[in-house]
Amino acid sequence: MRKPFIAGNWKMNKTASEAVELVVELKDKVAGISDVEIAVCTPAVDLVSVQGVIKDSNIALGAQNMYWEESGAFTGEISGPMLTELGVSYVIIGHSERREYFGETDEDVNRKAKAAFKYGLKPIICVGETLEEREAGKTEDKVSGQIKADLAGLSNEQVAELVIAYEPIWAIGTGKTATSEEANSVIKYIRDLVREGFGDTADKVRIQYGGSVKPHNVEELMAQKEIDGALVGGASLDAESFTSIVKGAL
Ligand SMILES: O=C[C@H](O)COP(=O)(O)O
Repeated sequence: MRKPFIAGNWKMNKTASEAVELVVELKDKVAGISDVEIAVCTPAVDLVSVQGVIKDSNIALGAQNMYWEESGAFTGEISGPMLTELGVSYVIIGHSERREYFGETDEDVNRKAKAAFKYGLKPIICVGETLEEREAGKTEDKVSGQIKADLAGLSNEQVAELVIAYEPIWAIGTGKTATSEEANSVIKYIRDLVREGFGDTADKVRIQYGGSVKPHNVEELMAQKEIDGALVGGASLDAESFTSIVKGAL
């Protein structure tokens, strides 16, 4: 049985003091919830202050990116050991915004995923198609290429710990959600792909949906057999709405 997992991706929002304000409220609102795993993936500069509030709570800490090298002359980058030492558990890798605006390739995603595991972090690997690809009937081709390349060379034990977020790019921040059936069907396809490469470990991988998840649509999404949680952008920036989403996954 896979435990539902709701993660907030704050993207480039919240200064350190705003971040503390948000998690103080959130921690109180979600206290006592143990049947849903909860994480907040904050900007790197907020990790320390947020961890100060949520350590010893039921909210896990996540980062939004990392570099694959351990240390060295890589100006502006953040390494796995830097995150681990701060108590970070999860790291989003290959978000479509990183792929689109910062030129991340599947090869980069694969290297980062391997580095995440090496340093004790669990990657949340993001995949998904553009509107043009969906309209051209290429959703499965796109996602299949990403999954195969992003997971190449991982062990079964690593894959069992992995989280995948299926985020159709056309649904991110647009208010357009894939219907729950559409999301479920692509997520089932992703699980079958993982099964091809890693056998029954596929039953352990949690696959989230992301793209305009809100309090009003989370229950319908979570009612689908294959959807194990959500990667939430905009609605994670407010404690009330993020809590409603967490509760909708119970
Ligand atoms: O990582 C989160 C996704 O990009 C979804 O963002 P959104 O909930 O604002 O559409």
